Amino acid sequence: MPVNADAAGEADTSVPTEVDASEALPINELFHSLQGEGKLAGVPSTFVRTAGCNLRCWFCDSYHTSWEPTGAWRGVDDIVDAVAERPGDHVVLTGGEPTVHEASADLLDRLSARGYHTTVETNGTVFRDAAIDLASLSPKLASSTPTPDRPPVGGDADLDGWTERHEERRLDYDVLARYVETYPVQLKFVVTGPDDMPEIERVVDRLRETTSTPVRDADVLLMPEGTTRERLESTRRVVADLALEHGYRYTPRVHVDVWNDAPGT
Ligand SMILES: C[S@@+](CC[C@H](N)C(=O)[O-])C[C@H]1O[C@@H](n2cnc3c(N)ncnc32)[C@H](O)[C@@H]1O
Ligand SMILES: Nc1nc2[nH]cc(C(=O)O)c2c(=O)[nH]1
Ligand code: SF4
Ligand SMILES: [Mg+2]
Repeated sequence: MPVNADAAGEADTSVPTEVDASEALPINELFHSLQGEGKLAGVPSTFVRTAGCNLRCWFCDSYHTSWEPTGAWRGVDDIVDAVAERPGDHVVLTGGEPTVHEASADLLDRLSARGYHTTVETNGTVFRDAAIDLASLSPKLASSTPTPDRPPVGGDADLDGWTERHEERRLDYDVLARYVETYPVQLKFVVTGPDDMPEIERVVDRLRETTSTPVRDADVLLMPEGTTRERLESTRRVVADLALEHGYRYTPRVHVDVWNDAPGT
């Protein structure tokens, strides 16, 4: 079922009349894999991927949750049951942008009550109060903004005003600060090359000025841009060297290294 996220990316214009959006989520896919990114890379985890996003990165590796959102509405109970059918005790709620959906908070609370460790993968532009064990913030840099020269990979969607909308929305320091103050966090920047570093330093500095809660260099992770092994082949060495030079962490994309761009990994 297509999920026609509206301009706010809240995916509410297409909520079918029989669906209560406070108790259901549009699910693009649900699968078990190894966490591929960040501080918990390598941990077996069940991924719940919602459809709909309030941003449009040109490089989005989940095109069918952002540029052309597609998913089936499932009740929170049903999603919890589906997670329980998979092994392990770690759950990753991702998207799309899971925080645009009100019911994401309920899902996280229910999973946590069942003893799961919860990670939320978020662009950090919408705050949610929920049982989150790791807020995996991925603030979006200028190099993520789609333009006529940088159209979306993975499909032929029109820019349709998203250059401006993405640019306006991509950084909200008050929201980022609230996440830092409320949950254990990691800041996971997608790095396309050395030109991204000045902006990363500015974002980290300004976040540190916005909150008195420490943001340690060890909480800042540089992740190479790339949805295929071939692309990572050319980005990972550059990004690893940048992490060493700046004293930040490097995170691989384990799932891409292992399974390339196979679906459900
Ligand atoms: C698809 S996003 C969904 C969560 C949320 N919307 C966000 O952007 O953080 C999941 C993760 O993949 C990262 N990502 C998306 N496309 C990527 C690419 N081409 N290369 C590297 N990382 C990418 C995002 O930055 C984010 O950390
Ligand atoms: N294996 C694996 N690890 C991931 N970590 C974050 C992911 C995401 O898409 O949010 C992701 C993903 O799509 N696959
Ligand atoms: S914010 Fe996340 S889901 Fe949205 S377009 Fe960017 S990478 Fe894709
Ligand atoms: Mg992914």
